[in-house]
Amino acid sequence: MLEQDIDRVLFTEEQLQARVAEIAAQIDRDYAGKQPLLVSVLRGSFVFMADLVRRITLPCTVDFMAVSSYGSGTTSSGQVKIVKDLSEQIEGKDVIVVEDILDSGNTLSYLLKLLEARHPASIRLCTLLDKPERRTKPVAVQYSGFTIPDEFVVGYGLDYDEKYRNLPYIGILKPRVYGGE
Ligand SMILES: O=P(O)(O)OC[C@H]1O[C@H](OP(=O)(O)OP(=O)(O)O)[C@H](O)[C@@H]1O
Ligand code: HPA
Ligand SMILES: [Mg+2]
Repeated sequence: MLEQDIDRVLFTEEQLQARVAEIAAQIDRDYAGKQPLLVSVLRGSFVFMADLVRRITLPCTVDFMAVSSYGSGTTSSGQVKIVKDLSEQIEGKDVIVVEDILDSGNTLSYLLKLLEARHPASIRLCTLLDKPERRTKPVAVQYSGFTIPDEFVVGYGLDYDEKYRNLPYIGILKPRVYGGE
């Protein structure tokens, strides 16, 4: 059972849904009269993205990009691999990059630079979780769900070694699972 590997629940399903609704309402207000393109950074953000778009009432479009930098560990390898690029051009569009977590900043500093070079009309970052204590690369974030302590979290899309993404809540993984104390 996945549950046995969880030390404690950080955010319940209800807390996540309530915060997602608040972020969607903020996006609705900020992009009134526009049609934002939401870019989900796979794989981690798929659950957040699916909940977020269903709470946004503006017309919006979606696209997906897959990147990977963690492999099977709990720290970033520093190498960001583009596994799948966007399907559409973003030039002149109002882009919102949707992420599950901003940790070292490696993935997003790389990705935002790459997307900015394609000349969108605007680009903003929406991350469900922010772990600022671990930041090594500065990243500006406009929409952030929760600030979390320096613990490895899983669930609601977030994995450890590709597992736990299907937990409906976000929990702290027991360190023994990844060979910690
Ligand atoms: O700020 P950073 O230290 O770069 O960490 C954040 C990134 O790491 C995770 O992705 P991962 O590489 O594990 O791929 P995944 O989404 O497929 O799990 C997460 O989904 C973010 O994209
Ligand atoms: O705490 C985390 N959990 C899962 N994936 C991650 N990628 C960066 N930080 C994390
Ligand atoms: Mg991962």
